[in-house]
Amino acid sequence: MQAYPFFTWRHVFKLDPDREISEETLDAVCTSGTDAVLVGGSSGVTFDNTVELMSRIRRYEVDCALEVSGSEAAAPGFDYYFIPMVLNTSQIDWLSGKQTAALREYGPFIPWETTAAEGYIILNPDAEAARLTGAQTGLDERTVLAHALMADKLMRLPIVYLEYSGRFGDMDLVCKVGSELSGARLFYGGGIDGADKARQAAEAAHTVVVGNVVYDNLEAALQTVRAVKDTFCLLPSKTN
Ligand SMILES: CC(C)=CCC/C(C)=C/CC/C(C)=C/CC/C(C)=C/CC/C(C)=C/CC/C(C)=C/CC/C(C)=C/COP(=O)(O)OP(=O)(O)O
Ligand SMILES: O=P(O)(O)OC[C@@H](O)CO
Ligand SMILES: [Mg+2]
Repeated sequence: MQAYPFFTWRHVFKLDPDREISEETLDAVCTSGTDAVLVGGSSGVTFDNTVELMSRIRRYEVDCALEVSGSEAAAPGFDYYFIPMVLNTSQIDWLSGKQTAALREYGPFIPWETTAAEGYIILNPDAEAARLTGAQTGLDERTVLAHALMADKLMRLPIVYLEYSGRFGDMDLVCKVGSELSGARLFYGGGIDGADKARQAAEAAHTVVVGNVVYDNLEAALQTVRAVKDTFCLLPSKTN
């Protein structure tokens, strides 16, 4: 597996183009010491609000990636592009159908060196992304592990993303998934509302994604950066 530059990321803030963010908050996020700002959301994402947020983040040195949730939002100018593929849905459109349609349109323009697929396993039934994609969230441990093995060992995706957006997940399960991966980097996101949960997630996953708390409690959000960076990850390193 190629060592992508983002394999060193431990902490990431996810900002939603469909939500307002003040200059002060954006400044605090971009200068927080986070490894990257990931732009993405599951609804209301347009070309215009994506470009607007990107151009504001671009004033800072922090890495800036786009998680492409719809072909209309694919905008040039990001450091990296992440393409979600939902593994735990029976609706093939969300696994590969929409992505294939987008490749028909954008194929020749895609910066492949900086574009990577994410194998999404969505586990919070109340998340907008779960509803949208018809994700089968009530999975037992063996089935979650099987989805992760599919992504890592058969599809050889560079990222497995355990997504609990809006709710803190089962860290034992996250750690078990991470221990089974040999090539993919494990991203965890969902319900991190401060330093304590950030530390737990940082033990169990290679990369910790922090989203909604930026909008709800900026101070607590900022504390997650140090918490993640000071925590030893129990999983094997993916940086080499
Ligand atoms: C030069 C140029 C134009 C460059 C760009 C080229 C490029 C890289 C093009 C991309 C081509 C491509 C293959 C695009 C794919 C498009 C596509 C339709 C993908 C489908 C993605 C997908 C499965 C979406 C479903 C929803 C989902 C999983 C979104 C991921 C993000 C997420 C879960 C955010 C959380 O959302 P949020 O709103 O915050 O949720 P809460 O309310 O719970 O907080
Ligand atoms: O917004 P939260 O719950 O922090 O989740 C982060 C991220 O995984 C969302 O895609
Ligand atoms: Mg969100």
